[in-house]
Amino acid sequence: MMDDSQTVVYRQALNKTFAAAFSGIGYFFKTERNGKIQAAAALLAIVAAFWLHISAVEWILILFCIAAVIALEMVNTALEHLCNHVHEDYHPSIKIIKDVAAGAVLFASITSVITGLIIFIPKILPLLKS
Ligand SMILES: Nc1ncnc2c1ncn2[C@@H]1O[C@H](COP(=O)(O)OP(=O)(O)OP(=O)(O)O)[C@@H](O)[C@H]1O
Repeated sequence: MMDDSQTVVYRQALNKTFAAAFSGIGYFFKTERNGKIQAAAALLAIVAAFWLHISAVEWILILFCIAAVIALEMVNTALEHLCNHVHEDYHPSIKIIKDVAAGAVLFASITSVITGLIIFIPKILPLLKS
């Protein structure tokens, strides 16, 4: 069992962890061009999802795709900063790290676009015909 002073210390540590994480999220969306583009794309997908009344399972898939792309782009950004900090000059290992991290974002983005097309196209086509 934790006593009162331990609970306060635990709460303070938890608040610091959340503050740091929110600061990272804020930094990403304020300063990173790709973060802004992905936030706009996510917003567009959410508006389309409301407009086209997608099902609960389709919502989960869309939200999962949005989370995957944005979370991977955030990790990519963190790795880019780390690489630039530890080694400013060209290095073959830095190239591999940056290329693989960028590839992860591209992989998730392509899968997300395909998922979006599978969900949205059958709902948009009847609207165009009517
Ligand atoms: N120090 C380095 N050593 C080796 N290759 C590098 C180095 N810096 C960049 N590169 C190569 O250049 C590519 C682009 O790197 P950069 O850091 O400019 O990222 P970026 O793709 O412009 O990122 P973003 O557009 O997300 O800011 C990398 O994927 C890598 O192939």
